[in-house]
Amino acid sequence: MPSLTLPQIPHYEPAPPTKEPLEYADLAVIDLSKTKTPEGRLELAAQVREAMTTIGFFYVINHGLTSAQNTRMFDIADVPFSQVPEDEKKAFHADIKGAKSYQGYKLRQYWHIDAGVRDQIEHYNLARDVTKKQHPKALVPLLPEIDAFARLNHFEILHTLLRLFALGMELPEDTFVKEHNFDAPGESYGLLYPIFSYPRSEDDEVKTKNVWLKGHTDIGSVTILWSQPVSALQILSPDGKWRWISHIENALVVNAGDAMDALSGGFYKPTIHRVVQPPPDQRGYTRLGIFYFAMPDNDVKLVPHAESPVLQAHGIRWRFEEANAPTMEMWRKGRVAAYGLTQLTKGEGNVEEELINGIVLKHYN
Ligand SMILES: O=C(O)CCC(=O)C(=O)O
Ligand SMILES: [Fe+2]
Repeated sequence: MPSLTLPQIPHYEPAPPTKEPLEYADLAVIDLSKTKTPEGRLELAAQVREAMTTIGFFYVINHGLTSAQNTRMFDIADVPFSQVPEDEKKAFHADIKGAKSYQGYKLRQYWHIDAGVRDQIEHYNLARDVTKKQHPKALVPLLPEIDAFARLNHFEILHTLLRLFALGMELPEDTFVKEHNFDAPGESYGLLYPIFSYPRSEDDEVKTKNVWLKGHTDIGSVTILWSQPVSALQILSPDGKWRWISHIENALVVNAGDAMDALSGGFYKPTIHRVVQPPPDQRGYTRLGIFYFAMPDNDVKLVPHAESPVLQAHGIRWRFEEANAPTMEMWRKGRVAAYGLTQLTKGEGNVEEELINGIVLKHYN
């Protein structure tokens, strides 16, 4: 991080952590400082593999950002929402339908959630190469810090995790790293991907049964979420129960998405998760998140690394038929363009379905 005089911006004060007795998921904590030695990496690879083949979510600590830098990043993440006038936000809106891209703003009310209720979630998504696009005026002085943060997310965190994922399948350590290049074309949509949720009306809460974002799996390979105190994220546990994710100061919450499911032949499962109304003592607060939704490069075909001895022993599950397997670009564009807009059809039980590029995508209630 640049350490000379930093541009002055307002401080974002998040809600205090909840005191409600919520039922939390019990997740492993991966200490990334142990990756400096080959023995440490093997130990962590086993831990990650255990987490990713059971619950599918884990925490990461000692990732390289100090507490003070973390606070600063949340202050920066708030700028696109609190310091940019509405008309400038509109001018920087993402071309979601046309370019099938989230880069720029997704303003509120774009997605249909349920029963005629639209979302109250605003995004400002920047590509990891912050120089590729223009940004609102208030963000320009902050780009050097955002750039450093993007590189930390990509090289220090994502690549380190991808090495552990490869080791867990007894693949060469750089197998997945080679499919996630910083400079390759591809959206890896979002480096700093702040998501800002506004409190909703009671009427919206009732109509949607308190669901802000329905159960889903993520599009990409690895989702890195910078832990924040407003409880709302829940994961579907292997026993079929929704459990809350608890907040750990300056930790990451990590999970795999559809692309990793495909590349790993079903070994690393994309866990279903959703966002619901926060507990009573956190209602009325805004909720600011920072994400790095990593995706393989555009041209990576979403087929299993069948050469993995672990996969050969476990059995390979093909997410897509080999002949029809999409590239990451096709999968991303199909999902981004359709999400929250297409009419869902009723599947089994509480599942709703939509068809994207000939592939059924499920939404879980
Ligand atoms: O807001 C959250 O905590 C999770 C959001 C999420 O799952 C997503 O945007 O894919
Ligand atoms: Fe998600």
